[in-house]
Amino acid sequence: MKASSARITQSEVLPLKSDLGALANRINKRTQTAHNSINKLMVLKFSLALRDAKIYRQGIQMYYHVFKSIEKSLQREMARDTQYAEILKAIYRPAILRTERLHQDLMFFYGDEKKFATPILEKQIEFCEHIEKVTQEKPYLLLAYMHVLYLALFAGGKIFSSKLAQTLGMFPHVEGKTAEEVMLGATTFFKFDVEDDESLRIEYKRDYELATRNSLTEHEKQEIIEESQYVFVTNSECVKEIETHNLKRLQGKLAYQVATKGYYVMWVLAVLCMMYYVRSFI
Ligand code: HEM
Repeated sequence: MKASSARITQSEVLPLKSDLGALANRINKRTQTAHNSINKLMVLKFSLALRDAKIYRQGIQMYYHVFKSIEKSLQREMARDTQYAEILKAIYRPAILRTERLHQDLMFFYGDEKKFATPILEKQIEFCEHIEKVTQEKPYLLLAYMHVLYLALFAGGKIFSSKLAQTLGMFPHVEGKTAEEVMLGATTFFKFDVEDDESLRIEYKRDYELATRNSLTEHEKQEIIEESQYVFVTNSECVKEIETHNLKRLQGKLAYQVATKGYYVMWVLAVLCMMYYVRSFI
């Protein structure tokens, strides 16, 4: 098993932050601005999501579809007999997989798989289709997703996870379970089935560096860096799309209320006007 709780010596920590040639560092540098802006966006939206379970579940539903597409593509490529399969297999470990966990979390909120089985928002559909198509043509682009989306869970993900743990009221009531048990069962997206997350993160980063250092061309690395930028930008767009969708639904509901209940409102107003008119004669 690759992930363990064994202590990792400083010499085993790869790549060094100062290693400008390491693919992971190059991705981080290129996406620094995008990371800062998604960071601000997510802090804002996450605080809203913590007050409204509907928004939270829409968020994890989006990640469910994205991780499902990545992991489906990853399994497809690792099963092939190619040089890229070797690279992917050297980095991959089952502990990183997110699809099943997100599925479990979503079942707590929706209770029925049919309610979240397929993405319905345009940008999400486009993102998932893009992942599956582009990685079929260029399997090495999976390395962009393996860096950006999985490592995000160890930093930003940890922050979200601790905030969620303080918001027990947001989780659905489940017969026979305490609020804390429900919270633990519904937030498995942020947890790894290993003794020590930090060892997993360090080993994952080290294997990523060793597997990508000499086995990709400069052109392939450039493409991975550009794809990483795309991942950040599209992730932000998907988050904003959820907000726009909710706003449209709210506006739709308001318009509906006015259309259906407007008749009664008019009546009340008419009666009030009449009363006012009559009083002015008394
Ligand atoms: C509130 C939202 C977020 C916060 C507060 C946050 C915070 C952080 C922090 C503190 C680091 C560590 C920086 C370092 O070690 O030098 C980090 C790294 C990183 N984050 Fe985020 N992040 C957030 C959202 C995201 C999202 C949405 C993504 C992906 C789309 C992402 C992708 C990454 C990546 C790829 C790294 C580099 C990991 C590495 O090289 O070890 N982050 N983030």
